[in-house]
Amino acid sequence: MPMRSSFRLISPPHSSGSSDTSSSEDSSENVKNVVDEVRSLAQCIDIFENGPRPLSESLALLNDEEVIMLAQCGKIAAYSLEKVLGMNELERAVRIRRALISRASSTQTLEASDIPLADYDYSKVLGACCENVVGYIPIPLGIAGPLYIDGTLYPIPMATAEGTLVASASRGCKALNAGGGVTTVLTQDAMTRGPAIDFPSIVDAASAKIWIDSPEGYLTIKKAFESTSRFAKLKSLKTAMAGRTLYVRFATSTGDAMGMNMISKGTEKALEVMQERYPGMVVLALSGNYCTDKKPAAINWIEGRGKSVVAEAVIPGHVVKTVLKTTVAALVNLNTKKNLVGSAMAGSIGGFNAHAANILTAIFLATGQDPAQNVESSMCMTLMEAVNDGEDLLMTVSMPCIEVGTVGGGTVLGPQKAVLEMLGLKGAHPTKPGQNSQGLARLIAAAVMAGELSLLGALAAGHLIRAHMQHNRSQVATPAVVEKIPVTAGVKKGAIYRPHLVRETSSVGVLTPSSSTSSLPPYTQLTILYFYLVSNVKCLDIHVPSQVQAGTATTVGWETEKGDMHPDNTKFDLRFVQEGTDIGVAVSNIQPQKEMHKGSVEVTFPSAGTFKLKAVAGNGDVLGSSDEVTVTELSPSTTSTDSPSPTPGTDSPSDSPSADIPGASTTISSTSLISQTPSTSPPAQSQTTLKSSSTSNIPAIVGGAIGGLLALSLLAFLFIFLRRRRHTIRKRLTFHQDMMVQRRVPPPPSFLPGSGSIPSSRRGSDRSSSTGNMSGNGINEHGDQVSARGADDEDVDVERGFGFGAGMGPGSVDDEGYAFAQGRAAYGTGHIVPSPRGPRPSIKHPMSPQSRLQSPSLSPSPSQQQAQAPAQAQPKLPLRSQPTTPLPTQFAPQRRL
Ligand SMILES: CC(C)(COP(=O)([O-])OP(=O)([O-])OC[C@H]1O[C@@H](n2cnc3c(N)ncnc32)[C@H](O)[C@@H]1OP(=O)([O-])[O-])[C@@H](O)C(=O)NCCC(=O)NCCSC(=O)C[C@@](C)(O)CC(=O)[O-]
Ligand SMILES: NC(=O)C1=CN([C@@H]2O[C@H](COP(=O)(O)OP(=O)(O)OC[C@H]3O[C@@H](n4cnc5c(N)ncnc54)[C@H](OP(=O)(O)O)[C@@H]3O)[C@@H](O)[C@H]2O)C=CC1
Repeated sequence: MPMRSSFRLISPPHSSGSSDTSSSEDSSENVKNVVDEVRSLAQCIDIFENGPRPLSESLALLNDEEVIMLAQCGKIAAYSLEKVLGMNELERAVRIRRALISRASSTQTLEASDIPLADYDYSKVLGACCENVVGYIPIPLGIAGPLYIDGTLYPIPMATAEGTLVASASRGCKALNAGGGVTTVLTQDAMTRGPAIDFPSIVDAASAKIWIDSPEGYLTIKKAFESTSRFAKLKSLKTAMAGRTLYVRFATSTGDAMGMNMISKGTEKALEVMQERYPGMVVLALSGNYCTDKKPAAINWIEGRGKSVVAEAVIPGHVVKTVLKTTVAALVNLNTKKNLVGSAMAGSIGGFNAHAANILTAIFLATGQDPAQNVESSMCMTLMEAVNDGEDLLMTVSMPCIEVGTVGGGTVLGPQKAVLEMLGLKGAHPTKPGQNSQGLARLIAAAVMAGELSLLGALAAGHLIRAHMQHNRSQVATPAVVEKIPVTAGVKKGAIYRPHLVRETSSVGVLTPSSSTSSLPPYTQLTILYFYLVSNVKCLDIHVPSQVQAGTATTVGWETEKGDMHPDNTKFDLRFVQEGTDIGVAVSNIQPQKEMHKGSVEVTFPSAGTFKLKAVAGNGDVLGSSDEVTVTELSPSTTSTDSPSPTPGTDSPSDSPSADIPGASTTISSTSLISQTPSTSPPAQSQTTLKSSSTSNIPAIVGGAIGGLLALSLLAFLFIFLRRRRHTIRKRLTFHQDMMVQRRVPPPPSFLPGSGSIPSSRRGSDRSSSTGNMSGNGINEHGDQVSARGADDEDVDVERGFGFGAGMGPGSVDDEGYAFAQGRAAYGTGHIVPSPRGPRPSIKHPMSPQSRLQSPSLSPSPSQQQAQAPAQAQPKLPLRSQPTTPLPTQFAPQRRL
């Protein structure tokens, strides 16, 4: 009996392209009969196994749900659906596989998801680009540019999901075009593969190495290698031994293919031939990582892999200003500090650029390249120099490993092929194999240059984030993950929700050690704890009369202890605390007026018992609390009215405090400060916090004590330190004088205090002999302190001589420098004196580029001037750089890619 399907039935197969044979027409008829039904598994198996042959015809008799059923019970492997359904049913295979995978997954969302499935040429994918296909991922394709590359204008295709990238590259193109575009040279074209081969011994390995390195060995291997392809040409072999393992790096041109399959095929053949000569060798792996494919490696950076391209352009200074919103000098400086020094500091290999990978990967995706090869392909060094008297910018990018092809791999896919077609680089070059893929490599290098230029411009101008907020995040803000409030056992819907308890947990100040400082080192935590305790010292006193009756309005006084409270703390609530638990609002929103440090409010205690009143600010800080007060039962004469109950803090307007405690305060607004901000923290946690906060004066006392102790220790430490230091300095001065310093100029007998003043025009560099006219006190030639030492100890330096301390008068830097220079002149000028403390860098004041230029002391040295002279004499560089010497044809800049 056919069973009804609860699934949406998918139309039977035989979409376009199905065969016209009579058997398929019959099948079509059969399928029509079952279109709305899902037959039993037994029936389906029967059709599948005993039905018409071949399998594809049998399966054509089953609808999708039935095929799914067969696959689910293991009759068909999900990955082989294309094979069993036939080449005419590729989309059906993808659809069925998608359902299978979806239903087996925990989320079960794939089947009906947004991942597109229809309208795709799966025939190009099968056996070439992907397995177990369930659809395809569209990536937005943008076009940057166009850009003049070697004299031809190219659109730059970029598939990316990073907003700003295309805009950035476009801006770079605009700037580059203004200078005449980009010139490229291709310096090498060689894909590599490096197998690992074990030999019985290092002697055998060495023997094989010698053979491979010999002309005979090379030619034998080359012949074998090149027998496998019409296009792969072996260029070189590089060998290296690690113990008895030999690594051989095959480098080969690969025509218009990126070439990894090609070179692997050739390498395998070459190793077969080698094996005949060295029967003891064992090929461990065709790839021994000496290639190196899809991993960062210095060998690629140094030797190159795939296409090695260098690109150059000159950008006029005014274009740098108008298009890039920065200056040539700023770009050159940033490029050095970021792309060269910064990357060196980071220990980079080939990462001497800003974002070559961004541009390269986007073009890789758009043109069907192997995206994983962006690792080494993105290696790039960006260089910038100011030319034409600093007016214009000369820029180069050097990319030694661009691994691209225009045949094979993902270039066979329709959309990617169309992009290559747009560039005029599709497929195999008709006459010069390799010229298309090389053209693509040149285009990538030039586009990378555009990206580099624009990003560096944006960074130099401080525009990066602005740009990304505009182009990269202009959609609605990404929703934050909504935290679910855990349901605590025993807390039921409608039960009293006490946000004030929760608030206690969440509102603890930012310096709370437990919440925000846990990752800090212990000493920092201690310091923070101290300040936390001190800053939370009770700042509000609450006075409650000793005789209090429940249900009766009692006047409670409050008074600030520290004068003005912090503005955030000025408004506060009074809350009831019983046995350490906050049980609700007594009076809310007490707002001291300006200059008002005390006041009183009416509080009605809800019941007999022991209470405290606690003052809590709007931000949750506990400002102070009263002493414990014992509330007695209301005398019978006054118990006629219901005694009020404390207000549990709540969001609900109906639960407002004043509603619950009428008369608690006549002048205060009714909404509790604390209840205004509910928190998501579980109520259970708040109890502990509350307990600790209710004893807020204890931390204050502890804090005060710790603080006092710390301060005392600090003073003692300072005192000992200063004494020791003074002692050491005296010793060191003596040591220098006696042992190390040769005197050039006889020292003055002593520095006399107060004998004159330092002329402000004298600079530290002036090391002439005069030492007499210093004001202030000093140290005599023996290092003895003549009077009070002037300069602070930090500035005492042996090498600076012994007349220090004199420049104290106005405290200016110049004066101090002058004074030190005097000392040098007197005792040791011209001698390098090793300090027992080790070298001490002199303190230089940073100068702006402008002031450097203006400063006569920073003018170029004669040798520098000499070095600069020819550069200045150079004629202006043309905006579009031209090679000055004819290049070998292989390297020649391309006019047309
Ligand atoms: C975004 C810009 C271009 C604005 O820059 P701007 O100067 O404000 O733009 P503008 O409006 O003056 O236009 C200048 C030109 O830019 C182009 N342009 C301008 N807008 C568009 C657009 N919507 N679509 C296409 N092209 C656009 C266009 O060519 C235009 O000229 P026009 O055609 O008007 O004569 C600039 O701020 C910029 O380039 N910022 C840099 C952004 C960038 O490069 N991001 C890369 C990703 S960052 C990253 O991932 C890597 C990183 C940063 O971590 C690496 C590192 O460590 O350095
Ligand atoms: N095998 C591996 O280790 C690795 C493979 N890959 C993958 O390899 C694939 C790319 O391999 P690749 O070798 O580039 O491409 P293919 O495997 O597609 O090989 C290129 C084919 O195109 C033919 N061809 C026709 N015209 C030309 C021409 N003008 N220039 C070059 N070849 C031409 C070649 O002929 P002929 O047969 O005469 O050579 C060859 O058959 C990608 O999918 C990539 O992801 C990536 C990394 C590693």
